[in-house]
Amino acid sequence: MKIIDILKKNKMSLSFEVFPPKKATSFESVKSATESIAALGPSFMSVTYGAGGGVSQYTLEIAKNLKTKFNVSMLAHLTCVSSSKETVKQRIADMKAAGIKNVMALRGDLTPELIENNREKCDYHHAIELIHELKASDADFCIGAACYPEKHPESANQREDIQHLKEKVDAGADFLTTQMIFDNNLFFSFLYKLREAGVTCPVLPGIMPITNANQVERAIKLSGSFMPQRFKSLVDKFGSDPDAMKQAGIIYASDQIIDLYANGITNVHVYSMNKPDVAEGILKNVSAILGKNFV
Ligand SMILES: NC(=O)C1=CN([C@@H]2O[C@H](COP(=O)(O)OP(=O)(O)OC[C@H]3O[C@@H](n4cnc5c(N)ncnc54)[C@H](O)[C@@H]3O)[C@@H](O)[C@H]2O)C=CC1
Ligand SMILES: Nc1nc(=O)c2c([nH]1)NC[C@@H]1CN(c3ccc(C(=O)N[C@@H](CCC(=O)O)C(=O)O)cc3)CN21
Repeated sequence: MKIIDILKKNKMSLSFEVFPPKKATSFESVKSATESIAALGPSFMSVTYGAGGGVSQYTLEIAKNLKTKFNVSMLAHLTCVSSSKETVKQRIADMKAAGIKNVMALRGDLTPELIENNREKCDYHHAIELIHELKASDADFCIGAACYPEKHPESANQREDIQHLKEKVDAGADFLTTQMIFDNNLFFSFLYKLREAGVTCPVLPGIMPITNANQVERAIKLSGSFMPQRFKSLVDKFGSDPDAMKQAGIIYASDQIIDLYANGITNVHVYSMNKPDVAEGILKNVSAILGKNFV
């Protein structure tokens, strides 16, 4: 099913993100973890294209497997900044052949090599070019794109960032997912600015459950997201006790999700990564809230 049709159902959705194995040796464990998440019955699942920069040959395999076994709608990520036009076109053809209906069109993180080298020669510079490529294919994909409530770290200011975002939506992005946020108020004011700028498509807040202290540094490096004192206190107090930190992280994320639903947001995306127990804990915490309205 197309994700845009799920989002427009006037029901509540909760979706989970997983990442493909980095090495062939971990394929089976990732497959099994992602299957356990799919078995929970989320509204849809996304599979990154080598989270944090690298490319992955396993994204499609994981997406295909979950779609076939659990009939869950799948969103496959695709990045373009480190690829040639030829590679991207091949990946698009592969996705079409695999029956993938939903693609998250991303520029991709800049690796140190990409930052150092002159990117003039690269085939792609921004996600919008990938959106054009997807639109030019004959596959009729539902297209997602990324957005940044605290502005993208490379943007000079939020106004410019939102302008580029509007261009992505005008080029064909059907919905947007935000960078991880730990303070919902940042999302609400961002959404207001998007609507003011004429961006009318669904915008899914991205919630990252932090369930161990090591994730904090990694999350800040990837996103630069603001971490409220209330959140930092949890990590300070419970970071060295794995069970306590996991419980605190699941509850903090659940609390954010409940606050979003309570304030009229109907679709929430969770960066659960490959942690079935975390996804399950969150779903349990909001089960009655989703109730019959869960799509
Ligand atoms: N859901 C997810 O998986 C998310 C992934 N990311 C990651 O963040 C990274 C950035 O990707 P995207 O947001 O897709 O990149 P993007 O190309 O849309 O934007 C990247 C930067 O370039 C600027 N920009 C965009 N179009 C421009 C143009 N035409 N001219 C000048 N500047 C322009 C933007 O304002 C922003 O500062 C990726 O690595 C992505 O994987 C970030 C958030 C969520
Ligand atoms: N800049 C950026 N790049 C991304 O790929 C990205 C975002 N932001 N924001 C939204 C989601 C969140 N993503 C994430 C979040 C955390 C890890 C991370 O902590 N990765 C660890 C491994 C985690 C594990 O094995 O459990 C790593 O070391 O790569 C990776 C991608 C992917 N997405």
